[in-house]
Amino acid sequence: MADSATPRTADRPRLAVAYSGGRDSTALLHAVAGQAKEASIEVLAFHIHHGLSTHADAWAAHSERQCAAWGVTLRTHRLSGGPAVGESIEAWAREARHAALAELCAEHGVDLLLLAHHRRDQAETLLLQALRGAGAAGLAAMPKMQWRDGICWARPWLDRPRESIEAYVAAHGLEYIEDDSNADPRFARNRLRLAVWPSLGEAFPQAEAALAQSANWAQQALALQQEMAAVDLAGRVDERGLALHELQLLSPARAANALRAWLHQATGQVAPASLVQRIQAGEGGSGSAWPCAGGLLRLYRGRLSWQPAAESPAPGPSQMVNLGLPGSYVQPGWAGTWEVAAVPSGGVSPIHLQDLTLRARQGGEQFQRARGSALRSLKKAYQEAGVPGWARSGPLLFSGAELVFVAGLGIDARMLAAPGEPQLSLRWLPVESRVPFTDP
Ligand SMILES: Nc1ncnc2c1ncn2[C@@H]1O[C@H](COP(=O)(O)OP(=O)(O)OP(=O)(O)O)[C@@H](O)[C@H]1O
Repeated sequence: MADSATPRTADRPRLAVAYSGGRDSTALLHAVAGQAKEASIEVLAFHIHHGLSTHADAWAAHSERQCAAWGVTLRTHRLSGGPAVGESIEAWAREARHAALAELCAEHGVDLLLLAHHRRDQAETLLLQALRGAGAAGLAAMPKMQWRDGICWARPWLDRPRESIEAYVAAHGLEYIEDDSNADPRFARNRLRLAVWPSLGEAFPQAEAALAQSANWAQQALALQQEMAAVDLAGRVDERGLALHELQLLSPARAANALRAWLHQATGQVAPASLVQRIQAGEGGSGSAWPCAGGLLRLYRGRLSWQPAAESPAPGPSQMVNLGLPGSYVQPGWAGTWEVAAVPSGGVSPIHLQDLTLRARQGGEQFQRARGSALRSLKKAYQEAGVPGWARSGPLLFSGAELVFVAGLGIDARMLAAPGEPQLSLRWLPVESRVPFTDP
């Protein structure tokens, strides 16, 4: 846990340096602390104690001594827990460290956090990503500045060669800790540093600068991809999901780019390349479903939608409800909420929204989609409206024997109030469904 919040010195701008006690962040903290004094900026140092090494306590103690000597306030955060079985230690440590640094920033009112990555780190990151077969997002490596949750994560030395930092440390006689895990060949970055980089640097003296420049180009390519995806997805996504069939009008590269971007937005995760290929190849056709990001991706009538597994709707119990007043009504047992609002037209008289019976389909129900249109079986009405089979288990509302409302279809036209009468609209919102089947 972190120490208590640091009281702000009146009106002095404040920033923090992510300080591991290693060579690079020692140099950065030294340089920043010196310059900040002149500029009257308050500098904090944030140290994350991963609890992974037997030396972690000694590193924290070293960081404390160093900061005390420089008059810098140090805040140490001890991580609890560890990687799950099969999880990479590196990935766990990175994620937990980032979360802890973000927490420290929020706790201490810091919105500028400096990290000591330099040009060699950037070149290594690009190489490691390339060796995993990454696309532009991976090859873009690390951005110089990035805003996340109100905090600017900045890497002021990202363009600096590693040698210049070594020279700075030597010139100022700075003491720093050596992390023994840097020699552990289980970690890909260490193998690259120890076994590959010396020969690479010898054979290609410009490798560091050239690879870092490639990362810059990849950042530009990534920005273009993102802009293109926003253009290509505009008007092709609604509450029923992504109109996949419309993406086929685009070139294959643009369609794949838009599809990847939509999958990322919908699921919060990067989709595997093989899945994107299978979807694009039209594998399975309409009605297909693929497990994806802890949920299910479904294709129905050319529309792709995704739902987290736990949130797949299952019919709840029959019960009585009153929806005669505007408002939001959480529906117990049905994982959803009713939204009722006063409207000038297209609603139901409030009288018909009292003492409603709420239940699942039983079969034999008939529905009228619009005034004057034919009465249809519910199955036909769902088909006509393009509601996929898996989204047909939402609740039905009855006033006595009259069907008032069907989730996914809306109000039965026979129950619509006459223009000018007081009336209420109804919407059914499934809980946290990422692709909600609201009513037209
Ligand atoms: N334990 C930590 N506590 C706080 N910040 C850290 C920690 N580990 C890494 N960082 C930040 O992330 C940057 C990059 O991490 P990396 O693992 O490459 O650094 P390091 O080799 O541990 O240390 P350094 O970069 O200081 O030599 C560091 O320069 C530092 O700003």
